[in-house]
Amino acid sequence: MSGPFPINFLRFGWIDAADVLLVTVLLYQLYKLLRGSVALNVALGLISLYLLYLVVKATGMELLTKILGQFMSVGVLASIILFQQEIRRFLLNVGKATALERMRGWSWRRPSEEAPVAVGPFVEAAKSLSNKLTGALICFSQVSDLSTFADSGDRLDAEVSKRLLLSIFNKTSPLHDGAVIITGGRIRAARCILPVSENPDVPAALGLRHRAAIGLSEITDAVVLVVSEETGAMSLVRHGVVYRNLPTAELRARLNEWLLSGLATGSARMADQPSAI
Ligand SMILES: Nc1ncnc2c1ncn2[C@@H]1O[C@H](COP(=O)(O)OP(=O)(O)OP(=O)(O)O)[C@@H](O)[C@H]1O
Repeated sequence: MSGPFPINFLRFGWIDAADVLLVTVLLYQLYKLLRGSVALNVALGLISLYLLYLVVKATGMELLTKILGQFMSVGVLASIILFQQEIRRFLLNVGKATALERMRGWSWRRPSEEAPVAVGPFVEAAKSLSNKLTGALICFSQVSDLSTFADSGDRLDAEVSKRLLLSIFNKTSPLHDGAVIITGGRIRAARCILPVSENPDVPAALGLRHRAAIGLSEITDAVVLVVSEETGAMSLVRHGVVYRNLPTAELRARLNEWLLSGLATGSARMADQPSAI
């Protein structure tokens, strides 16, 4: 310990203050990351067990200390397995926050991703699909690499056009099932399989298509456009948040804002749109 603030028997210095502050920030970030998911309950369970372990150890209950100690020793490995998705999301957020990432436009950004995305064809196609009650799932890649998901479908590498998007999602098309992935302003792949969200707070009214959109946005920074087959509602999903039932103008504005700004920032769980989860 160092520094000039003696609190009775404790000496509390700048380093200790910084230490406490950093731990607080870390715990708050962890809470924000886990909030609304089952992982929060699991984390609380693990923390309770750890506190119990500290208490029994301090009181000298040897048998219980040994049993809990065994549990704690595999705890780190178990946590990594249990929190795979959250850890990935956390690291993605840390990566996005770095100065290097903010400068990505000048340096190591892939050339194919430099092309700005013209949102017009997507908005027009979504409107048309919505009117015909045809479902659609379109993922716009940002910084996260979506190639794993693109590889699960059929590679296209085609220029974006309203007509092509309508053809892909036409119910009789062999490509209509699954998601389309857009990278660098081109249609990279169709029929892609996305990870389905396990968030228990997703309203039951949302089907697998929306759950898949949420799932992808939870582990990557992709923006996902969904057209519901049931209601024709157009929604956008970003950072695990669904912005449901968007009118055309708002869909266009949000896509423009999020895609043309390059980096979708922030990770708020609450959306400023009615019906968001
Ligand atoms: N994991 C997934 N990855 C990609 N696409 C998916 C996935 N799960 C479902 N889909 C797409 O969603 C389509 C419809 O799924 P489902 O019938 O469960 O949803 P729905 O009830 O119509 O959903 P919604 O109301 O969300 O449109 C599937 O045919 C498929 O094209």
